[in-house]
Amino acid sequence: MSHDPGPTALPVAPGRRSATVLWRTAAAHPADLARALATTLLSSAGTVALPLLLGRAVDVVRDGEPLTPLVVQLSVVALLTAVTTALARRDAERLGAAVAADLRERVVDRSLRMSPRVLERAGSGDVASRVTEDVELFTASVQLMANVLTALVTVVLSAVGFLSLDWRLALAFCVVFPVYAGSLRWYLPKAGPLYATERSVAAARSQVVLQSLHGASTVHAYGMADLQGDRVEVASERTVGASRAALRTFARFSMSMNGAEAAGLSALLLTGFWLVRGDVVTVGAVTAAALLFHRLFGPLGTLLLSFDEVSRAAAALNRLVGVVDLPADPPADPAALARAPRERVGLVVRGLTHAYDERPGAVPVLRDVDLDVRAGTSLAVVGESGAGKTTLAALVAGVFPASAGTVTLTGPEGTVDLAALDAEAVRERIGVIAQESHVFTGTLREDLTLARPGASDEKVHAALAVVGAEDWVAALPAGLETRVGPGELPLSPARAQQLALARLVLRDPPVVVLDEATAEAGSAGARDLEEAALAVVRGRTALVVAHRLSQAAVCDRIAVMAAGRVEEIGTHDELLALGGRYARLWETWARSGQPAQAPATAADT
Ligand SMILES: Nc1ncnc2c1ncn2[C@@H]1O[C@H](COP(=O)(O)OP(=O)(O)OP(=O)(O)O)[C@@H](O)[C@H]1O
Repeated sequence: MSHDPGPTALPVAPGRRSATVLWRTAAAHPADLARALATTLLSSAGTVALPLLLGRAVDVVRDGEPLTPLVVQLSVVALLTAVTTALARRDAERLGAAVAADLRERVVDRSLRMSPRVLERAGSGDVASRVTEDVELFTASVQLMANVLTALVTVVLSAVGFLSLDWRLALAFCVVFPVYAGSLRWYLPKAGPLYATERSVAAARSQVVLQSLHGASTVHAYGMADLQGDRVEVASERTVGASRAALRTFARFSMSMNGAEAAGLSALLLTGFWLVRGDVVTVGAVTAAALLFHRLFGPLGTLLLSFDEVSRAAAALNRLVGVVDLPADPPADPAALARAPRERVGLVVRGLTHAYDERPGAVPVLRDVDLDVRAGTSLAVVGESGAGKTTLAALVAGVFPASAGTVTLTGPEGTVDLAALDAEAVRERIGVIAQESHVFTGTLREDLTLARPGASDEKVHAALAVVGAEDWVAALPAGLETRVGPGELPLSPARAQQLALARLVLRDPPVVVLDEATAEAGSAGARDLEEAALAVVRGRTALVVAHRLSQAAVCDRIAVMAAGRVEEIGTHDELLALGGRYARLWETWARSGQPAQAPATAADT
């Protein structure tokens, strides 16, 4: 999209596109759709047929013809109409629920697959509100839409009914529309703000009441009961005032609708009177027209009163279709996939530059970074906060593409630019631990085997052993079957990270990118996590963002970053000998009494 990427840069589909998607989604349930359309049509046809038959009855009585056949007809049509109306409601709701469920699934699915770049630009708030509020709003309006559909079909069939009687009667009926349109134009601009005010003053009143209840002891202690009572009273009066204003406006709108109905019925009866006098139509036809019109009050009212809600549901639908229509990430280029190494993968980074802000002139947070990480070796990245370490890690892991530069995977099978691979191919080769490790609600086994569905117990226990989590997992009430995550057994951030590391062991990628795997733990926990991370890194190609220098010191090489550039690179000993930024960092670290690990272990890794 060419416009300025704001915080809500996720697209909103135009109405026509949403209508197409809605229709196609409904058409994907052909049986439900056919049943809903058939029963709606039959029920509306019955609704229109009954007044026409009653009109005929008037003529039959006037002409002194036998009434019995017509009574039988009327009874059958009335019965069928009652049955089909009930069926139509049920079928339309069923279809609506199926369509809403389909859309909900597609929106959630698309959101979960959304590329981090799109998510980054849109802001997670916009995505979350679409997946929750918009989906709920649309789903909640299913019943309303079913009613609107029935009302629409009834209005159209009634128009046909009028025409079948006499075109002049149909014309008289049309008098109602300009009056309706005028009322709507008056009401709609007022309704929105009035209801918004009503909701906001009601929220303010709840706030005051809740405050008074929560702070009851303070209210008593300071004798504030009267004062607080006055506040509640004022807030309540405002709510009553706002509700009255909204109700008054609605009452006027209802009156104007009644006025429209009165005008329409009068026009119809006058025209009918004139036509009967001229012997153009029968009394029965005019009776039928009047009854038909009377039956239309309900459907027309539904259409008018739901205008507001339908437009809100349509706005929600446009936002949902905007998400559904997001272009999918292109699949991996097959030639690139064939060359992509699977084992003993090395990393070559050239000219890597990145700016989160894509507008011209924006200062990049990463500039011209060149790195080589040979297969099976580890590179630590250190530097002050904001130096660009996390950005570098994300780009190397293929979380999102860089503004410029390349990340190449090298190996015996060949070399491949990371950008030519799709998300799945990247995931197979590069495992990532980001700053926050999420524990999903479910059993510990489910949480671990997300990385490798169907992994055997031996494999799971072996992975836990590698990251040193076996003991505490064994001590849990139900071992691997213990339910963990939000709402279940809470796990400390350090344990959550150990689980993330165990997942990585289970997945077993040749390259790992660890970003602050130890940052969340206290110093004792940090050492345990450092050991766990070290165990995961061993034998793999690794990029480790290290906040604790002890973690950097045990890596094969260290890159020191400042202001988006790599300032120094070398082994721990080389960098100390250099006496530059790393040497100063190390000195401060050692002086602060941190239990720095013997750099000699670097060689062992
Ligand atoms: N999503 C983002 N959108 C815009 N700017 C960002 C984003 N993420 C990071 N930045 C900015 O990019 C710069 C580098 O951030 P980055 O997180 O890569 O540094 P870091 O060295 O990992 O810092 P820390 O150690 O604090 O995590 C910072 O100025 C940061 O404010």
